[in-house]
Amino acid sequence: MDSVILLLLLILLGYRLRSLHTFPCFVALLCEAWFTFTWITTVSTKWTPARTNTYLDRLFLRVPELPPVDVFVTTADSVLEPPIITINTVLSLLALDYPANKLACYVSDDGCSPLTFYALLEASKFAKLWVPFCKKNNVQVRAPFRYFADETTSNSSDLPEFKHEWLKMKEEYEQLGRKIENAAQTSDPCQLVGEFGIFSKTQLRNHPTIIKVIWENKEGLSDGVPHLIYISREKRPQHPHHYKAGAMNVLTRVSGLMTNAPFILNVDCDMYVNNPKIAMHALCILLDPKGEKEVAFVQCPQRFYDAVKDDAYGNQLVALPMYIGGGFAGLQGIIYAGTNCFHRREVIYGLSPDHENQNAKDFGFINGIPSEKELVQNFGTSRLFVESATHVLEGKTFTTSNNLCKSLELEAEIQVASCEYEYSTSWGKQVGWIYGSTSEDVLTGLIMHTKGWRSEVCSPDPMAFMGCSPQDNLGQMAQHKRWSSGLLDIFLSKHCPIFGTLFGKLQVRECLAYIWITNWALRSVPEICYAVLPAYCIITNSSFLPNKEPAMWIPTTLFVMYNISALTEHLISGLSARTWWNNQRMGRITTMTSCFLGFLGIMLKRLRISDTVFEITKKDQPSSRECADDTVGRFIFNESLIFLPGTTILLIQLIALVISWWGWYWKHLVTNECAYGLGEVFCGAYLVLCYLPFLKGLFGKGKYGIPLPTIGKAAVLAYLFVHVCNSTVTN
Ligand SMILES: O=c1ccn([C@@H]2O[C@H](COP(=O)(O)OP(=O)(O)O[C@H]3O[C@H](CO)[C@@H](O)[C@H](O)[C@H]3O)[C@@H](O)[C@H]2O)c(=O)[nH]1
Ligand SMILES: [Mn+2]
Repeated sequence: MDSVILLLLLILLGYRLRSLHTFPCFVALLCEAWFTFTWITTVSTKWTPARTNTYLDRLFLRVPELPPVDVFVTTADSVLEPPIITINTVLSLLALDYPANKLACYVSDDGCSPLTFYALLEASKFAKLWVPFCKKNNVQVRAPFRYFADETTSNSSDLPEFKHEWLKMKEEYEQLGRKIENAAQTSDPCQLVGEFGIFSKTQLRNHPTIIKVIWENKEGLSDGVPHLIYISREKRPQHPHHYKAGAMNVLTRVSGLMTNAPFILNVDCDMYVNNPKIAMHALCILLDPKGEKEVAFVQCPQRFYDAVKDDAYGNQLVALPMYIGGGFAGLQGIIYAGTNCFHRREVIYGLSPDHENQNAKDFGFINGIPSEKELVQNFGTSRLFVESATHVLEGKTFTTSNNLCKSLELEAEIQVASCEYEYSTSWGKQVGWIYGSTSEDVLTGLIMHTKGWRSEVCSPDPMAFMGCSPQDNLGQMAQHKRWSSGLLDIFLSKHCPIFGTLFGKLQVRECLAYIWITNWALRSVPEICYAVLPAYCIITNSSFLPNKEPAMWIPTTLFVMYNISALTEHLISGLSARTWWNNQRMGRITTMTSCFLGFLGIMLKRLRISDTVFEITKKDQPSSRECADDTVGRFIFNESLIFLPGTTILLIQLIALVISWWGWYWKHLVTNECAYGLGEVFCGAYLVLCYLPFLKGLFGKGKYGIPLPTIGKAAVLAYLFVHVCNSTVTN
C-alpha cells in the first residue's frame, strides 16, 4: 500500500509539472514534492522490518557469570516529577531479577530536592522488605504503586502466608507514601538538619555537588538490595548545565569511580520495570558473539500505563514505533530514545567498533595502552577517573571492587560532578552524552551509528518498561515542540545524518531513516502552506486540485489510500478506529502548531536570538487522575503562542467555507464560473474537522476556551491573509 501511495504521489507530481498554470498550482507542486520526498524516506524506512528474539535459557550457555550493570535514573523537578513516582521506578530497578551484587542504582536529581532525597532514603528502607518479597513470590510488576493498584495480585498464590505477607507489604508501602506526603507538606528549610543540612543553603541553580550513598550492599550479597546512590551535581548560574545530557555525563563519571560496570541501563524517573528479567534479555543481545562486536546499545520500547482513552492526544506512540521502529531495526538499528536503553560503557567513552585497528586514532593508544596525555584531554583531570576509564577502554574484565567509595569524603566523586570538570575535555563532544540538542538521545545514538555501531530493539513479553505520558494537550504539545526542535537542531548541525553517510559509516538507508525523523519540524512549513491553499483558492476563486476527470482521481485515490493504510496499521497494532482518527487529527495539529514553533525556535537559535530549553513533561501522581468522562480528550488552552497558528488556520478555513457557501447560495447572481471545485471545499471542511478541538475552544469557557488575545491575534492574521489573497487577485 505504501508503494502504491508513492506511485500516486509521483503521478501527481507528473501531472503538476504538465499543468503548471497558476500560482496555487506552483505552491502545491512545491509542497507535494516535499511530501513525496518524505514519503520516500518513510517507505525506505519501513521496507525491511526486523525483530530480535531473545532466548534467556541460552544466556548462561554463553557466559558463566552475569556482568555488572549500572542503572541511571534522572529526575529534575520534585513538583513535575513527584518523588513517589521516582521511588517506584527505583524500587522496581532494585528488585530486578539480577544478582544484587552486580547492580548499582544511581539517581541524578537536577532539582536538588531534599524531598527526593528523603523519599529515596525511606524507599531504601522499604526496599529491604520489598526486594525479597518480589523475588520470593516472583512478582511481575515490581513498582509497588502498580502492583498494589491491582487487587487481584493478592490472589496470585493460594498460600495463606502469602495473603498475610501481601497485606503487610501493602500497609508498609502505604505508610511510606504517607511519610513522603507529610514531608512534602511540611518542607521547611529550617528543619533541614542532620543529613539534610547540606540542602539548607541550596538554590535550584546555585549549589555544590551533593552525593550520598543511601545504601551500600557492603557484604556483596547476591540476594540483598543493590547499592543506591543519590547525586545532585554542582550547578552555578554562570555555567551551562546541558539539561539531561549533562546529568547523564555526571552519572557516568561518578559511577565510573564507584562501580564502573561495563553496561549501563538508563531510565527516566517515571519508567518503572514491567519485566523483571529485562536486564538478562538485553544481555542476550549485548553478549551475543556477533552482537558483542557490533551492537552499541539495546533499546526497549517506551510504553505508557496511563493512556488517555483512545489516545485522544495522540501521544501513545504505539502504531508508529511498531512500523517505523521495526523498519529502523531492519537497517542499522533503532534510534536511542533516551530511556529504557542498555549501553556499553566503552561506547559511551567514544570507542569505535573497529577500535582494535583504530586505537591510535581514537585515544592515542600506544602499544594497546592509551597514552596518559590523550586520556586526560578526553576524560578530564581526575586521576582516579582516568584510571577507571583506561580499565574500560582496555576491555579488561570487570573485577568487583570490595567497597563502593574509596574515601569517605567522596572527594574524587565530587570533583567529577563539579560544573567546571568538563571544560576543555571531550565530554559532551566526543565522549558521553552529546550536547547541543534537546533531543540529546537521538544525537548520541546517531553518532554511535555514524561510527559504524549497530543497535537493536529488545521487546520481550511482558513489555519491559512502562511510564507516564502527558495527560493533556499542553504537555503533549510542549513535548512535541521539544522533540521536533531538538531533532531539527541535529539535522542542521555538523552531525547531520547526510554527513554521517558521506564521511562516516552511517548506512544510506539508515541515513534516510534519520532524515525522516530529524525533519519533523521542517514538515510544518509545507504542511501549513498546503493547509491554507484550499482557502486561498476559494477566496481568490482559483483552484489547485484537478477538478476534471480523470485527473481528479489522482488526489482522491491518494487521500483514500493513505487513510486506509494508516487505519489498517492501527487495526493491526490492536488499536481502535477511533485511536486512528485521533492520531490522524493530532498529527495535523501538532505538525502545524508544535512542530512549527519548534521550527521557529531553531531559526531563532541559529540566528543567536534565543536558545532552546528542555521543558520537563509533567508526570501525574497515579491517584490524582479522576477525570470526568466528558472532559477526557478535551483541549485546554492558555496564552501560549503555541495556539496561535492553529487558531489562525481554523479561522481561515471557516472564512473560506463561509465564502464558498455564500457563493453557492447566490449562485444565480454570480456571473463568472466558480473556478474551485468540491476538492477545495472538502479540504477546508476536513481541516475544520481536524481542528474541531480548536473550534470548541473558540466557544469554550475558562481553561477550555482559547484566550481572547489569542483569538484577536489570530483574527488579525486571518484578516491579513484574506487581504493578501484579494490583493493578488486585483493585481
Ligand atoms: O535538566 C534536566 C531535564 C530533564 N531531565 C530528565 O530527563 C528525563 C526526560 O524528561 P521528560 O520531561 O520526561 O521528557 P520526555 O519527553 O518524556 O522524554 C523523552 O525525550 C527526551 C528528549 O527530548 C529524552 O531525554 C527522554 O529520555 C525521553 O523519554 C526525565 O527523567 C528528567 O528528569 C534531567 O535530568 N535534567
Ligand atoms: Mn517522560
